[in-house]
Amino acid sequence: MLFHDLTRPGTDEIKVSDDSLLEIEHVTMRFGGLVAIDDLSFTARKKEITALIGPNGAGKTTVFNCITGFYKPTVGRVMLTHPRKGRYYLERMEGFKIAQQADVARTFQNIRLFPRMSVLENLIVAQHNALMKASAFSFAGLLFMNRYAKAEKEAVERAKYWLNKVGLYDRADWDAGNLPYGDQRRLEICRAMCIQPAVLCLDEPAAGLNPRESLELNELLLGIRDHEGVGILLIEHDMSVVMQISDHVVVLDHGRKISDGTPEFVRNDPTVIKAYLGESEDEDLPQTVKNDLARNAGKDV
Ligand SMILES: Nc1ncnc2c1ncn2[C@@H]1O[C@H](COP(=O)(O)OP(=O)(O)OP(=O)(O)O)[C@@H](O)[C@H]1O
Repeated sequence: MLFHDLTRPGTDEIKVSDDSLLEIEHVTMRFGGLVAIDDLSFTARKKEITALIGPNGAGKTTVFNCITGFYKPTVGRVMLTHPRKGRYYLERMEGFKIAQQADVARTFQNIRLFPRMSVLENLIVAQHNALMKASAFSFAGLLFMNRYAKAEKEAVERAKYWLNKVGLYDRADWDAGNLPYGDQRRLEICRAMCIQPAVLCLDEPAAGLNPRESLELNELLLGIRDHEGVGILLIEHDMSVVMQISDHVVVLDHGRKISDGTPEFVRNDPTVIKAYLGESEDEDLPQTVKNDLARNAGKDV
């Protein structure tokens, strides 16, 4: 496969496997004296769900912020091999271009819908880049006036497609803020999918969901992987989600990678168990407490 650097010409060609989607290479992020990420490297592959897990403060959101342009890594490289467009060096791009040109989509820990806009409007607004390009506010749009009508029709069709997928079609005209919490979470994922992303980065999508909503989330994410062919990078504390749907799990602790492999490998890795349970996998803890802790770490007991 041929790659070209779309952000800076003349960069040396680097060997990357064909199925690589995101390559995090020796990334370090410092905030003054605090090292939030410490020499982190891992690969997220195309058409896979990669989960980034770790105890609170491990550096997971900081990794997302480095990928999506909210932070520039102090050291290291973040490469995206876009399935349709070629390679991007994200750490060199202006933040807004990472979404606009490299098609990196993201959701946040807290819901960030426009609550007073309708469900459908939230999905149309997400597609404003494509609509602006086709509008009379762009040169190309002026030359081809019918382009806007076509782009608008496509945006509405795409929105309807996703609303149908998650069973929100009949509530398209509701204010987004009036949807139940679990539906709002899924609407956020639909909104991210409406930009036809190269990679979908989800920060704790299962937070606050009940078990039924978690199952629906699992189905939605597996569908995005299997039917849309979009790679997902997922931060998640809910191990029932992580262990059931991930192809690949990367574990962070204090900014360092401590494990990397299949869910099966990671859940049995003693280093991971120690990071979650602490040094003393205590003899003196009651068995029920040990079981609860192990279950939270995604380990069968
Ligand atoms: N902008 C910032 N300035 C200073 N320190 C920061 C900043 N952002 C993150 N940190 C610190 O970096 C460390 C990692 O934080 P981060 O939010 O990435 O962890 P996390 O694994 O996502 O945690 P959680 O699971 O609780 O969301 C923490 O010590 C945090 O306080």
